[in-house]
Amino acid sequence: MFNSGSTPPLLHWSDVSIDRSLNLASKHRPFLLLLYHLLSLPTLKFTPSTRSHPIPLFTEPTMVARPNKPSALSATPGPQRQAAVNISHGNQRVAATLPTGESVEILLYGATVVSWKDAAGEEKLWLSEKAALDGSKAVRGGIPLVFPVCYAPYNLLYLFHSYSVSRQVTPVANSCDKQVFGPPPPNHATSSLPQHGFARTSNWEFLGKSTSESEAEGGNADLSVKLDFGLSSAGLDAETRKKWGYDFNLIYSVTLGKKSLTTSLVVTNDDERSFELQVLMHTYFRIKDITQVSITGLQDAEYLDKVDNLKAKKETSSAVKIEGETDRVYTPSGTVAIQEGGKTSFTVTRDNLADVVLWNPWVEKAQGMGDYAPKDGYKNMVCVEAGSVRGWQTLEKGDAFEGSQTITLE
Ligand SMILES: O=P(O)(O)OC[C@H]1O[C@H](O)[C@H](O)[C@@H](O)[C@@H]1O
Repeated sequence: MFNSGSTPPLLHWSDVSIDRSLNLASKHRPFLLLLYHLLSLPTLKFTPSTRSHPIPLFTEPTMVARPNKPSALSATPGPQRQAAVNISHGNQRVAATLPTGESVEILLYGATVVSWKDAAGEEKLWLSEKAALDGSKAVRGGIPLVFPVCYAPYNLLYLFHSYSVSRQVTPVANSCDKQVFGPPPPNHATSSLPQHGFARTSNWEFLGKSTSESEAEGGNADLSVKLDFGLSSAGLDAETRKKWGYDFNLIYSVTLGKKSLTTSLVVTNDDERSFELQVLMHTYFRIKDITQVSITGLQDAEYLDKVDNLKAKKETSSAVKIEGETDRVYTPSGTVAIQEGGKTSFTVTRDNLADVVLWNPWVEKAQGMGDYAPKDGYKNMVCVEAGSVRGWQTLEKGDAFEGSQTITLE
């Protein structure tokens, strides 16, 4: 019933006392079971935000759910139930582990996924050794969530280019105009926001979790767990609210499955006015050796090369190698994959996220980032970032935008 080696769940006192009385007086079992049903109903609720333990451990409600309880007590054991998902919520982070061993960890700060491990416990995301995990700045590594604007004003030429062309063109929702990737036009609603917006530096709320089972080979069911996080305009700090005054609601869901991780964002416009947005799931993939890595699925895609004066280019290679600073915004039509030594390590499928940023800072840029460690960490990471960053998604009053990525392990 429990994961071996895991801390047993905290059961309510009534579970314990009724279990004992059932053992002592089995002849009264039917009556006691009925009593148990009646008494235990209101005690099974669990509200994470009201727990006082610093790192409370709680488990799937199904572990103590009433319909399962009597079979656990019957003389002949029933069919073996699949172990439950373990979730901890506390210390400003939420962690979940599947019975098969996969795990994920998310900071409430930025709803940043900071760890994703496979069944063997091998980490799949790169996280800088100097990443700030205390909420003082955006996390360098994992999956920072970029919203409502993605830009990086890293050189004067870039700023000048961006500014001069933006004056001539009105941004068009989801267009492929290079002038709308980068710093927004000076009069744009997002122009006073920090680089990459505020989602990655805001404190999110954990909304709860749900689990589902899917049919797997051999008749066993595969469990997956979805963790939901929320951020709304009311949850922003006053300074950010002043810079971007729209009423909005974000729900970010992180779903851990066997060999997969899905991140999905729903943005709702609760304002009277329409607003424009960009989204980017800035995934830092951990790889063993950058010289052995190639990215597939980009051939024939248009891209903007940010390290070559924002030139618009078309990818000719079927397997793109990273051999120097790389910062490109692709618009590929299908699945993108990361290969190591010719073998696929990760595939990234996207839903309603048209763009993919490919980024590796390489030697000099890594040197220049204070929170980047070790300095040769660029050899062990590559960012393949699913997003909608070329142009703007316009969201009318009451409308919602949804975009997601699914990363699959081979
Ligand atoms: O340093 P950050 O704000 O986290 O940005 C890190 C990188 O993010 C994206 O990949 C951009 O395309 C890069 O230009 C930027 O350098």
